[in-house]
Amino acid sequence: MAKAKEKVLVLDFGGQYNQLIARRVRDHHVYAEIKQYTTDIEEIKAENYKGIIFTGGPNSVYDMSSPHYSKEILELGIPVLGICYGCQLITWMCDGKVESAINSEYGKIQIDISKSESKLFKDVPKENIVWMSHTDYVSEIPKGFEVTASSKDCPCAAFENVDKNLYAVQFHPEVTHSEYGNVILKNFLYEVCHCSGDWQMDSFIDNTVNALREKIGDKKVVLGLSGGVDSSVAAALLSKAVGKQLTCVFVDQGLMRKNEGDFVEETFTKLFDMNFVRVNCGHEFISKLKGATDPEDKRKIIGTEFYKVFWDKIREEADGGFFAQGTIYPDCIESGKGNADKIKTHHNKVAMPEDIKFDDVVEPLCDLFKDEVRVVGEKLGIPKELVWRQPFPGPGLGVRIIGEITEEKIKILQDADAVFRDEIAKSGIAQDLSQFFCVLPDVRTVGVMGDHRTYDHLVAIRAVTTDDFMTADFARIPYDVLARVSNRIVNECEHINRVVYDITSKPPGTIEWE
Ligand SMILES: Nc1ncnc2c1ncn2[C@@H]1O[C@H](COP(=O)(O)OP(=O)(O)OP(=O)(O)O)[C@@H](O)[C@H]1O
Ligand SMILES: O=c1[nH]c(=O)c2[nH+]cn([C@@H]3O[C@H](COP(=O)(O)O)[C@@H](O)[C@H]3O)c2[nH]1
Ligand SMILES: NC(=O)CC[C@H](N)C(=O)O
Ligand SMILES: [Mg+2]
Repeated sequence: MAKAKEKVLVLDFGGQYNQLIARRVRDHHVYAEIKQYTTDIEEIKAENYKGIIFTGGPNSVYDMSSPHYSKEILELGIPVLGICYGCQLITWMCDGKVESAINSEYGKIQIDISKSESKLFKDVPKENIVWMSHTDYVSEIPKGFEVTASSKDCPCAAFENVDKNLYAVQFHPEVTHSEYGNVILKNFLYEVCHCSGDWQMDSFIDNTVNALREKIGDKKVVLGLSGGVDSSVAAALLSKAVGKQLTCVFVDQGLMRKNEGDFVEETFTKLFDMNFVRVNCGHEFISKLKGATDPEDKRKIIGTEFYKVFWDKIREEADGGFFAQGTIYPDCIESGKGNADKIKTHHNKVAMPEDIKFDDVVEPLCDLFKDEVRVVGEKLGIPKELVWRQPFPGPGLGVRIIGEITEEKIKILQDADAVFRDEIAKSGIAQDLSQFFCVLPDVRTVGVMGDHRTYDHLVAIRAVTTDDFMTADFARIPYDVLARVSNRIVNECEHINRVVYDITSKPPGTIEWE
């Protein structure tokens, strides 16, 4: 990445979207770096930041044990933008009032801008939709501040103290579901902080390939390759860097979608000139999962088994060399990084078993978001069908079968999911959906088929739209497509007599059910 003269600090109070804030700032050609709220004020003073952004966070500012910061930071003359928890924190630091609200606001909310001449709201319509995720709210703004926007349940959705260059928004401008979020961030950077935009994304590919070459040297490297977007892009980068020193290991853990294993094997042996190994270990995974029902337990078992397979392969193929994964930024943050709450442990972030010690794990995509990874993939010349595949989680159907996993349930879910995917492909709306799949909740319901009573499984269908998978909305699939999916699933798939559609956004839901 090119060196920038001006930069903005994202001060991390444990929010889920901190890297996303930094990334959105980078999109506006201003370099952003993230530091923990425990960073010393002297370190901040020394850096000459053009602006500071306080992130969201899971805590309540009025709890004394919550992350706070010295009020001095607001007096440095550097513009500050507080987002969500950060907005509440500015209030708390300046003696305003923050309380727990009766009505939480989650998801899309309309705000009304009361001060259209606010620098933050340049080119933003008076009424617009933002994304909220909070229970606490600012009931009284601090002295010297002025309310600039409100929503139905949030009287102080935005406020500012122009003289002191302090700005606060209860909503999240960094997520794409805030319609004018990008404009608001841009306004903060250019209208308030007076940035000039001197940061350009340098050639990520060249820098990464060089860094990989240097790190790996003449050793060998084993990459976990799932056939998904991230590991395919990681494979292409690694192959460019170290060629045949790379071996790609595809683990068929028995929890794949219907025919997925064969698709991956065929694609990677025919399309690419890489060392490719397929390990079929479905029975081992399923027997280890026997009796496990808790989502985190299941994730940990699957993650641990993955490590064991890779460890064996490292010893066989790479003899003490490197282990690589296609981990991207959201995998880290949702597994509980820094001060952020753990939402779910992604399989590739499970603690390694004690007897397994990879020297060093190579994760060339760990700072990127999915849409950035796709751009890199396209630049590397990976075929569009691979680059634009929907993501598929490492634990596979294991996190889509609620409760205990059995071979029978896997088969039921694979069949229903195959029908759903087929209908979506036929209806021509696949490119409008970011991810879509079936879930098998541990629920049976009564039905009537051919005048007989049935008591069988319920299948849920889930389809979302999102750019970054950190937030998502449920997809508005046309009713006639839903009708065909439902009809075909109950008719063609054994042991399913009911289909429901999940209409939850993220937050408050997550995309997967476990
Ligand atoms: N079945 C698998 N075999 C080998 N490695 C895997 C498998 N599933 C996941 N991994 C490893 O775990 C990493 C994270 O999985 P994840 O599903 O997030 O990424 P992906 O499969 O590469 O891409 P996508 O998100 O598009 O599915 C992968 O990049 C890969 O290194
Ligand atoms: O490789 C993975 N290992 C995992 O353990 C995992 N859990 C969730 N996901 C995928 O991450 C995205 C966000 O999912 P959630 O909203 O359910 O957290 C979605 O795209 C999910 O499919 C995973 N991917
Ligand atoms: N997303 C956030 O920053 C939430 C802040 C605070 N915990 C609330 O619920 O209001
Ligand atoms: Mg995957």
